[in-house]
Amino acid sequence: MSVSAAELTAKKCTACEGGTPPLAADQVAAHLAAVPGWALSDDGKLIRRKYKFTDFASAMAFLNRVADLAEAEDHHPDLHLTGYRHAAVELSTHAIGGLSANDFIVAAKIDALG
Ligand SMILES: C[C@H](O)[C@H](O)[C@H]1CNC2=NC(N)=NC(=O)C2=N1
Repeated sequence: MSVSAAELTAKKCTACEGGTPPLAADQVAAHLAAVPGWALSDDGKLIRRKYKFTDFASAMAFLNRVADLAEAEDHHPDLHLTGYRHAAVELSTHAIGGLSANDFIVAAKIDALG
């Protein structure tokens, strides 16, 4: 199974119901390869990317763009301002307590924000 960033950015998040199983480890690995800036948490339940900006305003502007994207996709990351110009974005699918394709779609779209 191979997944590309272009495939992910072409998709739209779909509503995730509680009954949907999280992606299996091999599916997570295939999706992760398409978004190389992102790291899998130790428990395998979320992906995370850290960012450093030139200043506070740039960090906040980025987080607000991610917030707009999250609303458009109806899939919401945890957004952290981890210092005055540092941010972290964590993606997981709350409804299933793990990772779904939605997390990787949003990760790829964040990467495409530029
Ligand atoms: C109804 C709506 O689609 C759900 O509540 C969405 C909203 N955003 C979400 N975001 C994330 N990260 N996980 C979810 O399970 C989730 N559920």
